[in-house]
Amino acid sequence: MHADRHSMQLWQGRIDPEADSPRWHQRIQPLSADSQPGVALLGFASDEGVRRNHGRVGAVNGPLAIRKALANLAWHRQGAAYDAGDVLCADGDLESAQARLGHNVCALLDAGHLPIVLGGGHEVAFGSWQGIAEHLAGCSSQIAAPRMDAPRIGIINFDAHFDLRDPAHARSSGTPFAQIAEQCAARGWPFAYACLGVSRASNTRALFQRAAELDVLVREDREIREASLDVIAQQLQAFIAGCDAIYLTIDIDVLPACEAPGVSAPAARGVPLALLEPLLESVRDSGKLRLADLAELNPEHDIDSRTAKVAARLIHLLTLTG
Ligand SMILES: N=CN[C@@H](CCC(=O)O)C(=O)O
Ligand SMILES: [Mn+2]
Ligand SMILES: [Mn+2]
Repeated sequence: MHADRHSMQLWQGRIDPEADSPRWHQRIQPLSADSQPGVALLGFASDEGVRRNHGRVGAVNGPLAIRKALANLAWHRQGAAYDAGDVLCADGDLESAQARLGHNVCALLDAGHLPIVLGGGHEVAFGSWQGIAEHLAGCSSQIAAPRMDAPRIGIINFDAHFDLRDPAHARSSGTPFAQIAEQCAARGWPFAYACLGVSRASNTRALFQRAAELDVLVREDREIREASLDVIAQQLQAFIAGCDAIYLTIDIDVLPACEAPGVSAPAARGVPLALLEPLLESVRDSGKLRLADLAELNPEHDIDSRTAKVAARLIHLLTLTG
């Protein structure tokens, strides 16, 4: 069940001579069975879902690129952070990789960590969700998990795309939230999904229709403006208030192509980082965030590691208060 461990040697960066100047590469530790609760980074090295979705592959190397960018960022945390290794997708067997990701995420949650999963294509979401579902259903271990019969797991996705395509055609990076909706229906669990940053130009009428049928909280990219931030943050808080736990998933392609060129499907418009940050802070500070992942970083198409730096900064933001 364990993720593949890699050398901690990749955590390298500047070492400042001044006192009290730590960076991530000087503080992150390998995860061990007796690690105190902290932030746990877990890679999901897969772009099989992107390949099945006819996108530009390369996200398989996302976890490595994010770690390298994060390594040199300044460390401002009080609590611990761990590298929990990578879950690999081998031989195109995405379903088994997602199941392994789920078991690993569940184990991290059972141990009291905040898992942050580093994708990988957005197929990462179906594995991440399996992990929090397994944890909340309390079926994976005897550890004191808060067993719930029908947990209301709020999914907050910042994405230019719904990723609600019909999985009957292919299970891919374009289907994870439809797969989760199917799982919820089969278990009699509520499906609570908010998708922010959606591009009307990049999602068909059928996808908007499916989102409406599933009662998705939708905010389009053009709706997210400086003047609307407070209202949207309030709507998010109302969504969160109705949920037992929050799973946050960030598809880097929600950002404009100039801020995030290294993705499978760059956004012509997008939502700038400066507008995303306050919304992410309100999710982080809600007290219900249990799991986060970052998807779709494709280093092959990055420019000057711009996209990897954005991804690293998002992790920095999500973990700043811990
Ligand atoms: N995860 C990606 N989802 C998008 C990709 C769109 C594209 O490749 O243009 C989708 O399926 O809609
Ligand atoms: Mn997307
Ligand atoms: Mn996506």
